[in-house]
Amino acid sequence: MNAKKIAAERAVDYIKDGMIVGLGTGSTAYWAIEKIGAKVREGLNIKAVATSLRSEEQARKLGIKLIPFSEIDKIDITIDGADEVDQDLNLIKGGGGALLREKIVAAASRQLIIVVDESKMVDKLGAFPLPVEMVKFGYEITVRKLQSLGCEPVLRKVDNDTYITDNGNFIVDCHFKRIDNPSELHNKINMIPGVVDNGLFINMAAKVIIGYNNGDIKELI
Ligand SMILES: O=C[C@H](O)[C@H](O)[C@H](O)COP(=O)(O)O
Repeated sequence: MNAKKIAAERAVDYIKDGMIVGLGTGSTAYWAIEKIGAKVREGLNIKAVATSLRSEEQARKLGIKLIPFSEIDKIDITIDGADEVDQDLNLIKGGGGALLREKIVAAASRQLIIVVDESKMVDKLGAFPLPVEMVKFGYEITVRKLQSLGCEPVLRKVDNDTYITDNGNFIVDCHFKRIDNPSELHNKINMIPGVVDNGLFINMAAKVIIGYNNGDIKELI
């Protein structure tokens, strides 16, 4: 059983005709976008905003109507994945590098539905390295400031090249191992000049849908 797929497809049940929908990024959100595409082919009438160039491309191929932010005030529902989810529904996101657009879209959404497989549920955030998006200028010093917050920062690379986000920035993956106060850490990181945003999503998820390998689905609100 594909636990990511069943969670993602359940979330799509919440999308109704006429809604503006935020499309997440990653291997779980992928299944939600596929399902939305299938429903659009069957006549569902929605407009969408994508959180990455990858998801935008997928949506375009499926015939999902995409609109720019200039044409909307609010997004009704966003369906997105996560790298870790704690018991308070706080999240680490950005494993796929899309955290900044994801956070902008999430903050503009009436409802953020997170779709994950069971492996993403944790008691404490932090085993997954926290992605931090930063501008290139002066990044060496920005990284040292991050390190002083108690993590081991690693500049993200793909093959041998430095990873560049859809926004033209770097990502540094911060190995904290355990994050005791996610809200405080979120604010401290975002206070560092050069940091654009970090992958902690605090009090943003309205609902988390968990898919289990045995086919079960659980919803947390
Ligand atoms: O930047 C990527 C996103 O935050 C993803 O939603 C997150 O990394 C989870 O991805 P996946 O569903 O592939 O595990």
